[in-house]
Amino acid sequence: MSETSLDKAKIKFLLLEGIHPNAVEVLKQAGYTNIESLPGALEGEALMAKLADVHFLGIRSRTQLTAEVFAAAHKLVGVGAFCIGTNQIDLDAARQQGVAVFNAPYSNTRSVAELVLAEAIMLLRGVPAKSQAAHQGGWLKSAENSHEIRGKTLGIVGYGSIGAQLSVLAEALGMHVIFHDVVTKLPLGNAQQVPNLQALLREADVVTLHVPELPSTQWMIGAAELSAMKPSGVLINASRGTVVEIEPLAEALAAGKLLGAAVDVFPVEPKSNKDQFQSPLRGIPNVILTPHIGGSTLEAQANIGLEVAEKLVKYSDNGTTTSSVNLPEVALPAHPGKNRLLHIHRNVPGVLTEINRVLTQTGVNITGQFLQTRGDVGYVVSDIEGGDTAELRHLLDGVPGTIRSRVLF
Ligand SMILES: NC(=O)c1ccc[n+]([C@@H]2O[C@H](COP(=O)([O-])OP(=O)(O)OC[C@H]3O[C@@H](n4cnc5c(N)ncnc54)[C@H](O)[C@@H]3O)[C@@H](O)[C@H]2O)c1
Ligand SMILES: O=C(O)CC[C@@H](O)C(=O)O
Repeated sequence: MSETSLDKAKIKFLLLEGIHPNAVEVLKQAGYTNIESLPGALEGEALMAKLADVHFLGIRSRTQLTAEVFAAAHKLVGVGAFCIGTNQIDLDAARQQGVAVFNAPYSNTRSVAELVLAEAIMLLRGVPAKSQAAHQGGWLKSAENSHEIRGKTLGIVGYGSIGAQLSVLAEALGMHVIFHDVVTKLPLGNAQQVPNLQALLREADVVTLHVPELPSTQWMIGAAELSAMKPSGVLINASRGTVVEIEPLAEALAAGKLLGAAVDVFPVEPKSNKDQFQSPLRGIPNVILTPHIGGSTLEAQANIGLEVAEKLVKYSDNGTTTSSVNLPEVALPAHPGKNRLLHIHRNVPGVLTEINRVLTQTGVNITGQFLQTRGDVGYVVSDIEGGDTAELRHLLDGVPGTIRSRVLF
């Protein structure tokens, strides 16, 4: 698939799931005007039909971008996940089709960490049940099962961006922090890495999960793990809904084997705010249920809108893939007055030689070139002068292993 950079007015951006207006501002300031922004997610046939003329797509966590969706999206060049998680995207299928995917790996970490800390305090004070009773005219004034978080042990599972930031905030409130991670991590402050999940579950008063959705994290908290926790302990999950088995959690809470839980993410989440939320956790006292809003603060969404839109603009304008989550990372300084050739191909021997043979054959002078590979895909950016662009495009289509190429400027 080969194409020359289009007039910016013809490059179509589709933003789904209520992405912050900052994104539209960034795109407009960069000269893009063909932008459609929708409040909800799309799925199945509706999504594929809508993508027919879309070059850049923005989504959050609801829109499922499967291999089938990518196969149908012939014009798609780039995807922006306006969030941290990219588990809703088949990254491999995107790479095989030469579609670059970007996300915002840090912009909402603080929002999640703040919510988790607030929930830990609320749960250890039994606030959800007391508040609910007061709303119904009750008055549960009691210190029973109510504790300060000062001096308590916070067990963080997954000591990445969110886990590490939470660790610092929790210590400032006087908590003792332990964590479990599959990677050996430099502990911040006085936090301590424990040898395994079981040790963390045994010791922690508050267990909070901050792992990505992976085959290895699927259902990592089930009946056995819950029974390893202290009966006075609480569980918080603001990571992904596939990390905790909900039925055993509901049973443990209902049977008083755990003091409480806060859950922000669920194995099945409503597709929109109009859909009904179903969960066995509904109605259980001392359980905080939130609609996947860990990262949903105006501050975080505003920052994410800027960050991801800027990444899409850089990729569209000059082919920069810095911090892409699925393509080789390439950033070549702008070469004013030159054409730029972007070539994504199978990572097999001889492709670069063949591209350069084509360039030489068309009388092109290469003024800058950078190749990077990632797994089975390679990406080379070449700044060129001279030659006929239309002929070049035609010849590049014939280079064995070509996935997609574009000529910019
Ligand atoms: N609720 C929300 O709105 C919300 C907002 C932001 C992020 N998230 C979720 O939180 C997750 C964590 O975000 P992050 O930015 O801290 O991610 P991150 O990639 O920075 O950190 C994840 C950590 O988990 C560790 N890990 C991976 N597998 C593990 C395992 N089996 N056991 C223990 N540790 C393991 C990794 O080594 C890493 O240190 C995201 O992937 C996303 O799914 C949710
Ligand atoms: O905004 C969203 O839909 C997802 C938020 C969060 O889960 C993330 O991955 O950043």
